[in-house]
Amino acid sequence: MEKIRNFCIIAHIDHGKSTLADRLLDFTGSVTEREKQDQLLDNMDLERERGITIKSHAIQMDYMHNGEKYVLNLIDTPGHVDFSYEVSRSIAACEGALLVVDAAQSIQAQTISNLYLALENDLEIIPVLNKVDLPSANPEEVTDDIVDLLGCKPEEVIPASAKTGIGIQEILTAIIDRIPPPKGNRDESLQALVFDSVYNPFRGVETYFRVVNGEITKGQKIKFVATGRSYEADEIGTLKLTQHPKQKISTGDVGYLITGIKDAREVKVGDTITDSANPTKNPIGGFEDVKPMVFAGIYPVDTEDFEDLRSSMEKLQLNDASLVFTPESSAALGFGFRCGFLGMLHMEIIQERLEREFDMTVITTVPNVSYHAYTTKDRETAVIVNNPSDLPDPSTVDRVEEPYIKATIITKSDFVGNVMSLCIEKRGQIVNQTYLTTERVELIFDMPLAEIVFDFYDRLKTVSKGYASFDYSPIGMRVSKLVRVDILLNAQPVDALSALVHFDNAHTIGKKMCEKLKELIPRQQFDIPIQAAIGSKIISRETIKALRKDVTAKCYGGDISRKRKLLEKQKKGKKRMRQVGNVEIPQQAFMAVLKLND
Ligand SMILES: Nc1nc2c(ncn2[C@@H]2O[C@H](COP(=O)(O)OP(=O)(O)OP(=O)(O)O)[C@@H](O)[C@H]2O)c(=O)[nH]1
Repeated sequence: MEKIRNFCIIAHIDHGKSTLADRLLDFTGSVTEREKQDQLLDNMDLERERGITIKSHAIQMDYMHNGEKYVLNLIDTPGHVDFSYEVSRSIAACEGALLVVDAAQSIQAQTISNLYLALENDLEIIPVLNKVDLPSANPEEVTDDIVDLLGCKPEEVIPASAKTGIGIQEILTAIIDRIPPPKGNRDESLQALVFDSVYNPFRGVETYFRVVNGEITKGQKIKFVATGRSYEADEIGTLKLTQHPKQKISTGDVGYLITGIKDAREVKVGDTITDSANPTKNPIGGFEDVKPMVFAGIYPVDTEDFEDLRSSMEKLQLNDASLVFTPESSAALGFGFRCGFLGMLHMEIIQERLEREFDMTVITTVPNVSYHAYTTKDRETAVIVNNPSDLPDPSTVDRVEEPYIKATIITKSDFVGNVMSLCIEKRGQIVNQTYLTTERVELIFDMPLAEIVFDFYDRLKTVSKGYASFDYSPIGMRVSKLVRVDILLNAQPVDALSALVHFDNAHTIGKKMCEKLKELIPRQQFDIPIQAAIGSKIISRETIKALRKDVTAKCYGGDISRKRKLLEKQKKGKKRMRQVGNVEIPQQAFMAVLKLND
């Protein structure tokens, strides 16, 4: 145990976490030339394409230091707020963290929020000043920023370049010297923390764990505390670039477990694994059931594909337990599913996976958060509203509550005014404003989560010219004045276009929705009135004028192949359209609310 070090790398997006991980693997000889691939740890296609780490993984390195062999377990953490619970569990499995800060960008919102998570778990922090090779690097200034933030000595900050290899040796030495070895008692009953799980279509769910006390042995009867289920440990082992099966994994070490579980939902991140016959009395703290934060309807473009969509979603759920869905039906779109996601990125990922892995073309409706409505009949029991159409009749509603978050934004002092106006427009209330340095300011707001789901990231980027970073954590439900804005096309309400919005913004949003839909819905052979309404009151109206010309008209009836091409093109354009009543609505229109300010 004295020779084990468990650590993670925490950083703001793009500060070089994955590159540093690769460099450490290289330096410790944990990868052969052949296995070398850029960003080794990101092994999902989608991850590599997007250049972000979505799921956390773990990898073990052997390293000789002063003539002794050390085992270094690097536990990777996801880099996006949607997955912050997974980050917190990965951090809980470590004794130390490399805090990577880009020498040109300095400290950003995620640097701080991840640092707080690490400090809550009493991790030893090793500050790493990365990208010192960049001409735009500002090593002295950024070192000062780090010293201010951590209260450490300037010489404790390690200058490094994950790209060129500067500082890698120093980082490895610091991991061994500064991070304490794991504590724990080998003789106690097994207690292991699940910090991740991965679905493997051939072997079932692979569970990644860190043994806190006791030992896990191959063949042992084990039990997951939160789910209460017992299994046999068919295979256990350590994770190098590939899996290395072992007979036993002891206190302090990290490994994987295969039990033949076929459904990702049976393994919950944060759960405790213990011995089935002699269970521990103290499950590891901090376990939570992850709750979806954002809901949207997913419908097949072709109504006949509903059953295919169901089976695709079920398969997706086997390997992504955080996806939840229930069947729903919409007057406009027919049968589909109301799906819950961890956040907007998660939603995009699911939509993309449905298309790539299952060849499904789907229509996604406006995402919304989960509201709690209380009726005058029962002021105590919340009606959970995951879909605008679930909102009870306004005349019976006592109050509606919506989820709030604490938003942390770090920006340059020049942009404080802009960022403040944006947050206030988004119904934020300022809680705190701190100057980290003369140039850089941290702003803290309480804000409705719903406002983040709508175009917030993009707007923030624009108003700050890219010099703002943002992070958030949920702080509970608060009463709010919400109404449902319905959209009528050709005097017919289209339920899939309804949105829940704050009363004060309802008129503006209704008006903008009508304008946006006018842009997005193609002209057809007849006039299409678009109306926004609250209850029976129309608050805005636009008209899409009838189309006068036929697309093929300009072909002079002559060139048949050109005509066919045009028709083909038109057909393709139709792919993601949905016929509602007699109006064809393209996919973008269903997401129009998200793009009102474009
Ligand atoms: N010049 C220079 N570039 C670097 C260095 N380290 C990383 N980069 C580059 O910075 C970019 C981001 O690096 P990543 O390692 O993907 O960053 P990350 O923090 O893992 O990003 P996420 O996975 O999205 O959180 C890449 O283009 C790297 O090539 C460095 O030391 N010097």
